Amino acid sequence: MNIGLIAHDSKKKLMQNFCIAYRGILNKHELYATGTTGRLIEEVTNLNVHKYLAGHLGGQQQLASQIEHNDMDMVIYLRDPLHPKKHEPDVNDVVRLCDIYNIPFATNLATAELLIKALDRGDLEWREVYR
Ligand SMILES: O=C(CO)COP(=O)(O)O
Repeated sequence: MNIGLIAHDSKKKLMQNFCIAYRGILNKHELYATGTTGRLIEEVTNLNVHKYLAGHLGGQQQLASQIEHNDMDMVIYLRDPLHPKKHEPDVNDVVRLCDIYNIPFATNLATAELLIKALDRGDLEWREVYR
């Protein structure tokens, strides 16, 4: 499965810890991330991440384009709902595309954990049929 990973700056540490905790599941899948998020994940895990440009330099659009091609099976976007930085792209473009293609999407740790466990159980295998 193809998994998209994006984190606003204040959530990057959380994303790193999430990837450390679930690396045993994540390493069975293809990981795609915006540039900085992907680099930070690779720094603390031995996971291989396909890295797009930095989010604010077009990386988020690159990842969105992969969703638009219905080539993403799950997206975890840890966003900062309280103090997003000015340069940080809006989450809504990605939300909209995930809704169009019916892609499981998490914006917080609780949902991300539910999705990753579901992925490991095989609950998302229907994506291979309908992709
Ligand atoms: O686009 C993003 C959300 O702000 C994140 O991009 P980076 O991972 O490159 O920081």
